[in-house]
Amino acid sequence: IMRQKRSQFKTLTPSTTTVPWGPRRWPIIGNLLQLGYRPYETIFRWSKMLKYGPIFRLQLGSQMVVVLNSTSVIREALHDHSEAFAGRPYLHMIHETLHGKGVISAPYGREFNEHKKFLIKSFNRFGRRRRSSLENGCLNEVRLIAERLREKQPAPFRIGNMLSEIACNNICTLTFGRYFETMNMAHLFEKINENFNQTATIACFNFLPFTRRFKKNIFENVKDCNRVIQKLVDERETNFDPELVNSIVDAYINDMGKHRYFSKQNLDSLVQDLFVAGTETISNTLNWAIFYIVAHSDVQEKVHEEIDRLIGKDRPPCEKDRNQMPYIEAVLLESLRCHCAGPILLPRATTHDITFRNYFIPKDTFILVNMWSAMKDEEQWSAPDEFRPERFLDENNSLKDANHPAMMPFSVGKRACTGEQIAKIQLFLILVSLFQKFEFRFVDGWRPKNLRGEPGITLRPPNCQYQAFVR
Ligand code: HEM
Repeated sequence: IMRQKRSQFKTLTPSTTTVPWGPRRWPIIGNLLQLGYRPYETIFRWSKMLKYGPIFRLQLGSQMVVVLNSTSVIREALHDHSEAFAGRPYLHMIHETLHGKGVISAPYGREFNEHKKFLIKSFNRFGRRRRSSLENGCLNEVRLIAERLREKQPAPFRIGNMLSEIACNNICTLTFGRYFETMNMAHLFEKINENFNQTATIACFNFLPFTRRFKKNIFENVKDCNRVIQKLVDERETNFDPELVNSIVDAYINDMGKHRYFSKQNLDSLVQDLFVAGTETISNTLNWAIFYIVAHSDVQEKVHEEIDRLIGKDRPPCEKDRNQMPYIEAVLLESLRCHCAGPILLPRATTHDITFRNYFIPKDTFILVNMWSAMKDEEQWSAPDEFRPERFLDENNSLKDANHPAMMPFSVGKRACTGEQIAKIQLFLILVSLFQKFEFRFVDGWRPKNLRGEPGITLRPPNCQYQAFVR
């Protein structure tokens, strides 16, 4: 089976590209160990060295990869040569979970395009209309969490699980039209999301097959999630009513006969895609945003001021408010810039031979895009390591630079994030609802030592405790 999967996603023999090598590689492991806990920072540092520059080759176990750094290189590749860099290579972790079907893991081509178009259409239909199921569901979710916080206040709490719960239930609503009180979906997907954090993209077990035996539990978790998803999709199929199409799964089943590549296998992977792409990204971005806001009391004051001025303390926020609230937008943009959910993107592959910046890169080359290098680029941002929402505001406090060329947290080109718009709606509604009702503080005056987060597997902020005070 593995050989079959691999032949679908060919890998390249190192000698065929002219891209120069990066640092010296070790036998068997190649450069894997040199990448350390923060591979995006290590690769970025290498890219700043004259002897390597922004494009170089690394050896990760048996896999040769080309890494792309810097705003202009990344834009040129992903935007100007969008199609050439729109493939996905074989990556063990991703294919064990998503099977090369649906959208995220699918090779670039007609089958992929048909599904990506379907997703965009469905997000517009179920996620972006006024009073959409997403907006209602999201507000309801935050209301429940706010009630819990109010009852407990001022007892210390950790926010990560709450945010995961909200994000997961939002995806459930979008995907199945409802969420499942009796099933702790957030907990289930928390386990699977651990595989999809950015370091896992370049984790040893992807490139050194003999290390997989030590990671058996990861693949057991993946199988558990696959089983739950399949069961829910099957139930939906059995109870399908063409008069009541109120979710992405319903819409897919309804369109099944109309599209060439629609199939049960694609549907299962597509649903898995939504949970993988749309839960951890949202909860993690919010986790960072809340952490940064609480760490900067002046920012929290301005957030409160804008909410009070435009919405007041009682009316629930709605999507329309976004245009009127540049400070909140700036806080969210700055959180995404400081800690983008995917500093090293899901791997790409070239779909045909290309000469890029005078280097020959053949079809099926494994490409790693280091988005961190654009977000932290000193040539693009002043004091890039500091959290400064003001950089996205002009002298009249209107939003500026939301489309700054180095600002690509959702990536660009043919493989850019499908959920960007619904993600922004959720981030806005959840953040505003929480800060409308509460002032948050670190427990007992605790202060973070730095704002880089914990080194480790995930790119999460410190798992610190907060207290919430009703406003
Ligand atoms: C803060 C939230 C989010 C961020 C920062 C984010 C970012 C990203 C990034 C960087 C990629 C990789 C694109 C590439 O390979 O170039 C991606 C892909 C994707 N995202 Fe998101 N995402 C977010 C939320 C969501 C949500 C809520 C959904 C939908 C439920 C979603 C659906 C997808 C899908 C389907 C892909 C695969 C696109 C493809 O392969 O063509 N994302 N996202």
